Amino acid sequence: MLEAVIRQNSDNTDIQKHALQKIQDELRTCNSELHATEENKKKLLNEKMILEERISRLEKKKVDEIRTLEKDLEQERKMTKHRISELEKQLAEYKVLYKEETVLRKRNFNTIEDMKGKIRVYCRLRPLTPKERTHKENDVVTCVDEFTVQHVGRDGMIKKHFYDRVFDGSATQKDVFNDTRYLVQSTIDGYNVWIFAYGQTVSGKTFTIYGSKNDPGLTPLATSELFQILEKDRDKFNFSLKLYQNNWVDLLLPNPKPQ
Ligand SMILES: Nc1ncnc2c1ncn2[C@@H]1O[C@H](COP(=O)(O)OP(=O)(O)OP(=O)(O)O)[C@@H](O)[C@H]1O
Repeated sequence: MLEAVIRQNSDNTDIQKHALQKIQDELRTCNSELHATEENKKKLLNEKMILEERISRLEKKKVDEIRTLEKDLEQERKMTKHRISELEKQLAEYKVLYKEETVLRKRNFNTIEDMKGKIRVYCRLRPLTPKERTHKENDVVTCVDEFTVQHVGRDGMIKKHFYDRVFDGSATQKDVFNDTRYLVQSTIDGYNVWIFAYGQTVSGKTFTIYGSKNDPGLTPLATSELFQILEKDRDKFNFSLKLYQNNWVDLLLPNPKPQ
């Protein structure tokens, strides 16, 4: 009986020894895992420190770069401001010079116009109309040069006529207008200018003075020039017009009436 108890105790001790061995093994494994984890943690902490240092270095660099950029921009802004004020000064000087030059140009132009004479006679030869060409008609008046036309008289002799300017059949509406366009400026400067066309029927008076929608003549071209000049000098001029039943009404007059 005692022997059995002793055997039994010895068996239990073996089992406990075995269990203890197992627990010790597990503890060793846990210890080595803990060690590895701690090593890893140290490594990660080290990396974190390196990254934080890098971030702080980059942030410092960024702040330095922003400061440099701000400095450069401020300098640039100062330089641009200085340049603008210089250019504004220059512009003001040019404006004064331009004004003086414009007055001089106008005065010279009006003097030249006066020298040319108060009355100027231009001659415009129109080309044959399609109907005249169909009837095989001929030009009886020919253009000799910019100032002369000629035709054969009843006595068979060539007769020449002289003008301030002659436009032949190839002259466009713009060519004719270009020679008179500066008179528009004269009207604005206070000179009275009157242009009229004289000639036999179907000689081209209406064509020259009014023209057509696609080929405007002196009146529409001069009107457009007039408004362009007024627009250019709009700080000097003010007008308000209305067209009432084919008559202009100057709305700036005290009692506006159709004219
Ligand atoms: N320089 C030109 N180039 C081309 N065609 C022209 C020119 N001048 C006039 N004509 C044409 O000749 C024709 C007669 O012109 P317009 O009607 O202007 O003559 P007019 O002198 O006004 O005549 P009327 O005195 O009978 O009114 C029109 O068909 C017009 O288009």
